[in-house]
Amino acid sequence: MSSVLQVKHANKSYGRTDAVDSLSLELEELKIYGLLGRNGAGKTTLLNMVTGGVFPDGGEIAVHGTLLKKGDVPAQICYIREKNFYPGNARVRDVLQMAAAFHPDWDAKFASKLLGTFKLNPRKKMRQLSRGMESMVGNLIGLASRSPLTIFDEPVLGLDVLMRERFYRTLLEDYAEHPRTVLLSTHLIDEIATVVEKVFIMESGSILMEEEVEQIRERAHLVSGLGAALDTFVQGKRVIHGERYGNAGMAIVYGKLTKEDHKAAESQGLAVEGVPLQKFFAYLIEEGQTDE
Ligand SMILES: Nc1ncnc2c1ncn2[C@@H]1O[C@H](COP(=O)(O)OP(=O)(O)OP(=O)(O)O)[C@@H](O)[C@H]1O
Repeated sequence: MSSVLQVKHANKSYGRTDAVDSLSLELEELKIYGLLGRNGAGKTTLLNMVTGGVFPDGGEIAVHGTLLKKGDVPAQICYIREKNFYPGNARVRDVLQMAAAFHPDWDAKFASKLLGTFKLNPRKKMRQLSRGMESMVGNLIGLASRSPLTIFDEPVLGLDVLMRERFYRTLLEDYAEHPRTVLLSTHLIDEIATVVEKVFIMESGSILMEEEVEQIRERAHLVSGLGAALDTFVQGKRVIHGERYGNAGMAIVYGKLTKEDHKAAESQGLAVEGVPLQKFFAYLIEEGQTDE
């Protein structure tokens, strides 16, 4: 698989804040990725760097193998920002026309179809739109651009559940027919868990974990029972988080559990369950912070 985007030890500081701190990541062709992190983790700074809006203080960024130089705006990327800067007086159809001019693979027929799917009135002015409708205009542009790399920053902001589902479903349907690389940046892992293959979890400017969603599901366990039995069980295992209540407790353990592990847990009266992804994500970030 060839690489669409390669970031090597990129840095960006604002005063004393290291917004992005020696961060490396690679996106391959034809995959859907998630970029997860809490507010202030550095996601937007990273996305601004890879799309040419902010130049890194150090490190390298390559798009389709070509190193980004200062001032370069890679044409093969469609970046849908969390806050867009469309002129308020422009109508939806004008904004789509502008987007068509920017994106060489723009599909006008598909864009027209999506106006209906996303219930957008092309004659409406941008400033007359609700926050959710504004997000949908951005999402429509991201999809119709058919860009080799499409980046959505918080694409479902302000959308109701139905519209969120409609966006993700449309994305998956279109991806099946026109595979390309997509990066979804959000702080809600559950929302994208069924859509993305792999996630990058970001905290304090760095990548805390890079993992296939399926692997996380298989490897994240919540083990609970008596404290003494728990202590023995977790020895030599990666414990993401632990809590004690009297002589009982729980631990979030990350890693493959063998048949023997399961037998040992059962014999000690320990319960082993899966962990909801959003919870795992929160625990992992907490651990990342205490490690600093
Ligand atoms: N232009 C700037 N000037 C000063 N500090 C900045 C600037 N841009 C970002 N920062 C700081 O860098 C850090 C990372 O911010 P960034 O916006 O990249 O995070 P984020 O993960 O996108 O957060 P959110 O989810 O809230 O958008 C924060 O501490 C932020 O305050």
